[in-house]
Amino acid sequence: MSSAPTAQGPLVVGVDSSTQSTKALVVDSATGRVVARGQAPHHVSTGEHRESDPQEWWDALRTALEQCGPSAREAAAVSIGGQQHGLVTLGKDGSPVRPALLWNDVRSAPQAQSLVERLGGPKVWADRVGSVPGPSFTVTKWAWLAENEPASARATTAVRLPHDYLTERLTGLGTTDRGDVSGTGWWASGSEQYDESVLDMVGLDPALLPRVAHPGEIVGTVRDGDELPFSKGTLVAPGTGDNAAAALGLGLRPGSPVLSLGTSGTVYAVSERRPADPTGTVAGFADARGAWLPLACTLNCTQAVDRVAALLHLEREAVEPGGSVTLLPYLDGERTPNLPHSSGVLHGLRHDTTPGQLLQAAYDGAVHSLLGALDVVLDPDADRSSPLLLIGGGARGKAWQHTVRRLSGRPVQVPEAEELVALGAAAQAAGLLTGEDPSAIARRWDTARGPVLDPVARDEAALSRIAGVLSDAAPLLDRAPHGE
Ligand SMILES: Nc1ncnc2c1ncn2[C@@H]1O[C@H](COP(=O)(O)OP(=O)(O)O)[C@@H](O)[C@H]1O
Ligand SMILES: O=C(CO)[C@@H](O)[C@H](O)COP(=O)(O)O
Repeated sequence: MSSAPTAQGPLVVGVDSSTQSTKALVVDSATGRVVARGQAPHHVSTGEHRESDPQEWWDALRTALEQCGPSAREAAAVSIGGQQHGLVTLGKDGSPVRPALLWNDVRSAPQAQSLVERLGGPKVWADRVGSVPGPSFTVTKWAWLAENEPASARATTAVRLPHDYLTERLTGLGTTDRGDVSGTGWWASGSEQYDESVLDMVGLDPALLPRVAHPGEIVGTVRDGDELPFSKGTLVAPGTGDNAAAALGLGLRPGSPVLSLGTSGTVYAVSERRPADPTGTVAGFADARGAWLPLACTLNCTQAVDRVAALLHLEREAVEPGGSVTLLPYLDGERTPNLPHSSGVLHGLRHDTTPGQLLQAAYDGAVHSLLGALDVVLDPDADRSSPLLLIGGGARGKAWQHTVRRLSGRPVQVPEAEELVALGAAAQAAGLLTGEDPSAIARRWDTARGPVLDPVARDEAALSRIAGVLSDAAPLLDRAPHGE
């Protein structure tokens, strides 16, 4: 527990409700100083499916705020950033009808394929919705639910994203924001409205969806009740998806690339142009301000590499250079490249391959996918030599840092601030008090400050070896392992 030393401005709270845990920061809105912090874990189901109980996110939020001590109750405003895409289905009494289907649950791959065809193909989706939906997108999860658990779909009276669910529990009002709703697949980025024909196609009544708040809007105040972790009357900001929140938290300017290493791996940049990639590699998300956030995401990042280290009984930093082994670490199926049924593939094992080389190959495989996607995420005129901003839990790891430098050939900047999603949410909350753009607030707070690691020569041999295995293994990667 910690209590707040004297702050120079009103306190605000920023929350990151991500896949593995909820983190809460109490921040001095004048300076960006983190006055108190808390963190509590969530359970994600293992095996074939990825589900979590939304009630556990709420409990984790309360625990994280309790860890912050009394300062959280002094906060003048709060904002929630949350993992994207998850399908939260609420019944008449406001509680979940079933556990939430998370962004990394690939069960809806057949529904994704069929929805893409039914609307007229990938280009129609990209032009209209901004993204070609894969199994991560909420619309495909709803289609899966309607087909496979019709009773749950019928019992659903409200559909929410994870951050909407938590925001609504604070205010009592169903709201979302343009950043997070752009990951549903039922919000048309061209018109910035819910797409009635997509909703009609999946049999979802628009009345079940939350109102899309404007950037900078006060969506409500914390309602009365002993159960609530803030004081009554605290202002509540729209919140947003975790990647859009991190973009706010970095005070990101257009063209500056971010590589985030968390449960998911993501690469993105802010852009003034609305993205529309018919290949589906780039999701055409909106950001939380009024611009765009082209982004590519992998399902296998820090957890996949940590799993390989555990299998080898190695510490995660125990990598060794050399050798010719390639590991495509697609333990959970993969989204980038779009191979939802795939599993991990190992090639090039020799008698003299060391465990440390195998571990390095897992890092290489994970980073290769992200860097390949970064090329298409960036606008064609973007500066390809500016520093990559490295964030997320993995950014602390030396092996991750070195792998990104070696395979990108770019300088890498590692912000000292660890919780950029929660800081972005805090900046959004602070914006409610001052009327400023949250990104400008984050720049004033200097949140991106951190060492810039010099570039090293790009390891072209490793990149082409991985690309070769990826292409040669195509038939294997297109299907689940035999026996599954
Ligand atoms: N010092 C570290 N070095 C490398 N990886 C780390 C380190 N600390 C945490 N991680 C990784 O960060 C991951 C959590 O990242 P985080 O961004 O907090 O995830 P999420 O937001 O998806 O819940 C863990 O899976 C762990 O593997
Ligand atoms: O699906 C995406 C982005 O499209 C993921 O980035 C999720 O938003 C989960 O984020 P983390 O928990 O890994 O931060």
